Amino acid sequence: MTTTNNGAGTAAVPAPAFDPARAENAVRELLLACGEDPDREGLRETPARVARAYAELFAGLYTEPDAVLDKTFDVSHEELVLVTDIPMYSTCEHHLVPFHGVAHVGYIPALTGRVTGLSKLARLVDLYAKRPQVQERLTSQVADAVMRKLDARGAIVVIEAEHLCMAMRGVRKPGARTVTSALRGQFKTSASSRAEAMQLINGRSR
Ligand SMILES: Nc1nc2c(ncn2[C@@H]2O[C@H](COP(=O)(O)OP(=O)(O)OP(=O)(O)O)[C@@H](O)[C@H]2O)c(=O)[nH]1
Ligand SMILES: [Zn+2]
Repeated sequence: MTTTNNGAGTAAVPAPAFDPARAENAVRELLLACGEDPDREGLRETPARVARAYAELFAGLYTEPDAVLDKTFDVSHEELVLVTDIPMYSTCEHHLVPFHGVAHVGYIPALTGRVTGLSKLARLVDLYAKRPQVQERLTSQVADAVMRKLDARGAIVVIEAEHLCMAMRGVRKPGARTVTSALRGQFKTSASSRAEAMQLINGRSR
């Protein structure tokens, strides 16, 4: 069965490939709709540039983000592993403008001793962020992938972001920060595990 991934699914099924010609046409149409002249010198290459940019910004649609967790190490660590302040850039699916901030990703490894490389947690955030997104879904998808792929005993993901759709247009509240969290396994059931992670996240030096 062929399924496209519109970002809502948790099973990471790649979407059909990016269509640059279609994207270029759409950008040209948008410029025309705005009353611009897409053939003037400054804009002549813009549709192709924007198409390339979107292929990159939505790269997470054409790959399977969870695959970055395929490689694990046989390291025994029974307690929390937490990577904080992972820079995060994503695209709001309502307005197609950026939201950006930081992600904190923690997990409690399986007792069988499978841990992932630290950079892979940042890659996971990156790939799920590179889709048309809402912050809540992004947060959940990262937590679910960590649980699923690492057989983790718990996962915690906190994302703090500013949405440019709230800053540069609409309600115009620059500086407003949205914080979302996803707690799975032990972080949901154990107040002390949750408190330990939240203390490390909230108390970090900035
Ligand atoms: N829950 C959630 N809402 C988001 C996110 N990104 C943007 N939004 C909101 O999506 C909503 C879309 O609201 P609509 O009323 O359909 O669109 P709009 O008229 O452009 O809304 P305004 O932004 O209030 O001008 C807005 O309230 C945005 O702030 C997100 O990641 N999560
Ligand atoms: Zn928005």
